[in-house]
Amino acid sequence: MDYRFSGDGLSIRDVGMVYRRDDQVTTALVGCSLEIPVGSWASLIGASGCGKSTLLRILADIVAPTTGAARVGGLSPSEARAMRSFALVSQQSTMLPWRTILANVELGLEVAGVDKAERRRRAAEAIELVGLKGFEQAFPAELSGGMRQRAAIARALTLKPRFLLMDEPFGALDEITREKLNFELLRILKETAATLLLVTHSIAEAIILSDVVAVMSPRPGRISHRVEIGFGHDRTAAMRDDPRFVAYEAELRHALHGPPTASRPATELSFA
Ligand SMILES: Nc1ncnc2c1ncn2[C@@H]1O[C@H](COP(=O)(O)OP(=O)(O)OP(=O)(O)O)[C@@H](O)[C@H]1O
Repeated sequence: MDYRFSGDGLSIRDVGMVYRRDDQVTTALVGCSLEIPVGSWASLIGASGCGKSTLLRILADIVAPTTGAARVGGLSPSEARAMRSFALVSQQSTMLPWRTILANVELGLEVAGVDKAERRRRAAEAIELVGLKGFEQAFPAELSGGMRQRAAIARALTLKPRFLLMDEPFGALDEITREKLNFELLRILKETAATLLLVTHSIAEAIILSDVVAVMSPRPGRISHRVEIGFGHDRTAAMRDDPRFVAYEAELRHALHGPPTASRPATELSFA
């Protein structure tokens, strides 16, 4: 089928994904479509196993969809990878333990063949952007989990990607560090004008970091709801106290779990 794509953002059209391993067949995604305009921020939320990571991995050219197609900045995922248009940051972003933070952050540039002076300059800039200045010579084991994730984000930013694909980047962090990094990420997104697609299990994180939250139904995953978050791009921690924030939270819980019942008030619902 010929898929005609408009726009230069992230685009998923009618994507289906069937995994086959030995004689086990898993239908992970059916008929998923999503458009994320350039410069906007989107999140994917949904129950465990509904295919969020699979969608991200399709855009990142790690797996190919069984049906449908994806575009990153108007290019196929493999073309976009060759152009280094996107960067992927995941929960367990690996740092090489024998390299300093500076050397780890430089890694992507090194692989891309960027010369040493330019590597140093861009790595130092990214390290400053994520608030790790002063820790250039530290080794990963000497940093906290939050600082290592900042370093992973810095490494992703050195290649100046137009698209940031983030798979639960703060999932392993405590609540306080996580919220702090949410707002640091907002600042970075504004400074770099990157387009974001974030996979998260946290409804609050999705609201804080998104213009639109796409809710996926349980496996086989499809996009069941889209909730537009009307906060604009000037966001502060005070947004959590805004009545609209509470309303978005309720709407997203409802989309995930159905209406609250007397025995399961909305405030006690959680999802994983
Ligand atoms: N490489 C693979 N081979 C076979 N099945 C897979 C593979 N990767 C994912 N799956 C299956 O596809 C479905 C979707 O997985 P995926 O990791 O995309 O979901 P997810 O929503 O990101 O889950 P979680 O929130 O738990 O990370 C799951 O049933 C999973 O077991």
